[in-house]
Amino acid sequence: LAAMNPDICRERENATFNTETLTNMLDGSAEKTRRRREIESLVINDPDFQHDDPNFMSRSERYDAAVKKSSQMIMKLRDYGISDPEEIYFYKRCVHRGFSEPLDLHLGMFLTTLLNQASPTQLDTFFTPAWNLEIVGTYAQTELGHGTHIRKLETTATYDPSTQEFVLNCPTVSSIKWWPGGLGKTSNHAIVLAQLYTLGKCHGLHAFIVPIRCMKTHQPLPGVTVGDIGPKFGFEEVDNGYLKLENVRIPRENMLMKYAQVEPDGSYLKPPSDKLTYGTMVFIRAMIVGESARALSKSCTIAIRYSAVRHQSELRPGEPEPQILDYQAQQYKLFPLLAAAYAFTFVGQYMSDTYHRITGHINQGDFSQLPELHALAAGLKAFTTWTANAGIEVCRMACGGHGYLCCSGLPDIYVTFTPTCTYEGENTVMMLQTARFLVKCYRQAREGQQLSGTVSYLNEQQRLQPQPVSSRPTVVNINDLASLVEAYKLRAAKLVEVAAKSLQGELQRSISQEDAWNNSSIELVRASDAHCHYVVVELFAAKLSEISDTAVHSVLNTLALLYALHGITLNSGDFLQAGLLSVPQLSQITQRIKALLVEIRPNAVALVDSFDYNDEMLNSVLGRYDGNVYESMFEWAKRSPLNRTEVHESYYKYMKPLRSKL
Ligand SMILES: CCCCCCCC/C=C\CCCC(=O)SCCNC(=O)CCNC(=O)[C@H](O)C(C)(C)COP(=O)(O)OP(=O)(O)OC[C@H]1O[C@@H](n2cnc3c(N)ncnc32)[C@H](O)[C@@H]1OP(=O)(O)O
Ligand SMILES: Cc1cc2nc3c(=O)[nH]c(=O)nc-3n(C[C@H](O)[C@H](O)[C@H](O)COP(=O)(O)OP(=O)(O)OC[C@H]3O[C@@H](n4cnc5c(N)ncnc54)[C@H](O)[C@@H]3O)c2cc1C
Repeated sequence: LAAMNPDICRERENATFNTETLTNMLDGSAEKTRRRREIESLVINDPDFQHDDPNFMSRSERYDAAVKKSSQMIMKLRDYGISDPEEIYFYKRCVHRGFSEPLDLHLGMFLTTLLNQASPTQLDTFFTPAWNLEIVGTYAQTELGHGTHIRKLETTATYDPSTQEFVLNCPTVSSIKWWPGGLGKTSNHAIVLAQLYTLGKCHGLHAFIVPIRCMKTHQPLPGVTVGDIGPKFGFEEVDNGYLKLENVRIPRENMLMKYAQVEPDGSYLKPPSDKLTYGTMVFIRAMIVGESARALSKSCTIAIRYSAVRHQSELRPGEPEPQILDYQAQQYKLFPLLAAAYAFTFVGQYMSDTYHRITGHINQGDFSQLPELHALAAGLKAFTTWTANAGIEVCRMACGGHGYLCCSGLPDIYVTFTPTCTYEGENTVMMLQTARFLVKCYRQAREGQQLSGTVSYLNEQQRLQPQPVSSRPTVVNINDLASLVEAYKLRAAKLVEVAAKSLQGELQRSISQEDAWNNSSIELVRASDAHCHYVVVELFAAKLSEISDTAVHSVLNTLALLYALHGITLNSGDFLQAGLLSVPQLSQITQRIKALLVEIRPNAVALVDSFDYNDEMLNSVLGRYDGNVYESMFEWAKRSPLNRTEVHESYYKYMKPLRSKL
C-alpha cells in the first residue's frame, strides 16, 4: 500500500473541525452515516460489483454490464432485505457508480406513477409484478415533435365501449415517442401519456399502462415498433428509446384511474385537478435538486483534493512550487462552488421534505399547496442544475490538462449531469413556470391577500420598497448573514415587481396576454432566478441555527457568507439598481470575499472529505482520498485498450505498407 500523500495529510491535520461530525450532520445522524456506509460496503466488497472502467468498453458492452449489475442488484436487495427507498437509493448509486442505468425510469418514474396515480384495484394488479420486475416499465411522454408543450402531444388513446378497450395510436412521425429511458431494449411495459378520446370528445393527456413486449419472449408486441435512439452525449448505459403505436389495444383497466376515470360505457369522470397527471414530474424535479448537490460536491471533492497535491509555478522566487490550492485565483474558482454544494445539499433535503409533506396533504384531498410545490420544484430544479452544470466544468478546468482525462471522473460527471438542465422540464421553461406563480402571487398580494410559504415576502411590498442608498443610514451589513438574506429578499421582491410591471406595460400597449408574456420573458426568468437565489440563501442561513457543534457552525457560517457575498458580486447590477448596495460596498464585498477565501483555505480538504465519497464511488484518480494521483494515472493509462499490444495492428495494416510504397 502506497503511503498517503504528505500534502493531503497535512491538510487534514490543519482542519479546525471534526469531519465526522459534519458528515453525521449531512446524513442526518451518526446512526444514518453508519448505515449508509454499511450499505455502500456491501457493494464495494461484493466481487459481483467489481468495477470495469466503462471508458474502455463499447456502448453495447456498457449497456450489457449495466443490465447485469441491475439484475444482480435486485436479487441482492431482496437477499439483504433492503426495502427502504433511501437505502435502495444508497445501494443503487454505489452499484452504478453515479452513472444512469436502464432501470432508472422503472424505479424512479414507472413505480412512482403507479403509486401516485393508480386506483387501489390497479395497484393490486400492477404493483407487485412491477416491484418484482416481471413488469419492467418506463415513462413515455416526450415525442419527436414535443417535449415541453405536452398539451400538444399527438399520441391518442381512443376508448372503444364495444370491447371496453383503449386503442392507442401514434398517427404522425412527430408523435413517435422519443427519449424515454429504458424504452429501447429493457422495458416490457410503458406508461404512455396520450390524449384521451371517449364518446367523440378529447379530454386531454392521461396516463396508460401499455404492454410493449411479450412477457415470455421479450419480442415487440403486434402494432408496437420500439428501439434505441442511438448514441448520445452521455447516458451510454441507458437505452433511451423510440416507440410507435399502431392500433394497440389495451383493457379499460389500464388507464391510471386514481383521479380521472372512464366508465365501461365511455363516460368520463374529471379529476379534481388536471395537473395531477403531472405529479411524477414534480417528484423527479424535487429529487433533482439533491442530485445537483451530489454532482457539484463530487466535482469539488475531485478538484480540491487534486489542488492540494498538485504543485505548479512559483509564488515567490526561489521557493518551492506551491500547492495550486494556495493561488487566490484557484480558491476563487473552487470555494464558492464548495459553498454552493453545501447550500444545495440543504436545499435538496428541504425540497425532498417539502415534496413529501405536500404530497401527504394531496393524498388527503387537499390540493391547495400544489401550485407552490410545482413552482418551487420547477424553479429550484432549474436554479441548482444550471449552477451545478457550470460548476462541474469549472472544476474540470481547475484541474488543468488532467481534468480532461476520463480517469479524472469529471467528464463522466458532466455528461451524466448536464441533461438535468433539459429533462424533466427544460430549465428556461421551468423558470417561466415559477415566474407565472410569482406574478400571480404578486398580484394577489397587491389586492390585499395574505400569502404564506416562500412567497410571503411579497406581502410586505410596501415595506420592502427599496429606498435610495443615500437615504438609508445603513444598507446591508455585509458581515451579517441575516442582513444578506434580507438583501436577497429585497432583490427578489424588486425583480418580481419589475417583471410584473413589464407585463403590465406590455398589456397597456394593447397586445395580447401571450405576447406580453413573451415580451417580458427576460424579466420573468430573472425574477424566478432571484426568488430561487433568495430561497437558497435563506435555507442555508436557517440550517446554521440547527448546528450545535461550534467548530462546524463556524466553518459553515463562513461558507454561507461566501455563498451569499459571491452571489451578490455575480448579480451586482441588480443590487445596485435596486438601491440595496452602494458602489463602495461592492469593493468591500470583494475584500471580504478574499478574507473568506483565506479563512476557508485550511478547511477546504476537510470540507470535501465531509461529503464522505469513498474512492470507489468517486471513481477519480485526481480525487483519490490518499492523494497518490500520478501513480494511479500511470496505472490507468497502461490499461487503455490501445496499449494491449506494443505495436498496434494499424501499423501492419496501413503504415508499414505505406512506407514500402513511398
Ligand atoms: C430518486 C429517484 C431518482 C430517479 C432518477 C431518474 C432519472 C432518470 C433520468 C431521466 C428522466 C427524465 C424523464 C423525463 O424527462 S420525463 C418528461 C418530462 N417532461 C417535462 O417535464 C415536460 C415539461 N412541460 C410541462 O411540464 C408542462 O407542459 C408545462 C411547461 C409546465 C406547461 O404545462 P401546460 O401547458 O399544461 O400548462 P400551462 O402552462 O397552460 O399552465 C396551466 C397551469 O398548470 C400549472 N402547472 C403546470 N404544470 C404543473 C404541475 N406539474 N403541477 C402543478 N401545476 C402545474 C401551471 O403553472 C398553470 O397554473 P396557472 O394557475 O398559472 O394557470
Ligand atoms: C437524457 C434524456 C433523458 C430523457 N428521458 C426522458 C424520459 O424518460 N421520458 C420522457 O418522456 N422524456 C425524456 N426526455 C425528454 C425531455 O423530457 C425533453 O427533452 C425535455 O422536456 C425538453 O423538451 P424538448 O426536448 O421538447 O425541448 P424544447 O421545448 O424543444 O426546447 C428547445 C428550446 O426551446 C425553448 N422553449 C421551448 N418552449 C418555450 C417556452 N414556452 N418559452 C420559452 N422558451 C421555450 C427552450 O427553453 C429551449 O431553449 C429525456 C431527455 C434527455 C436529454
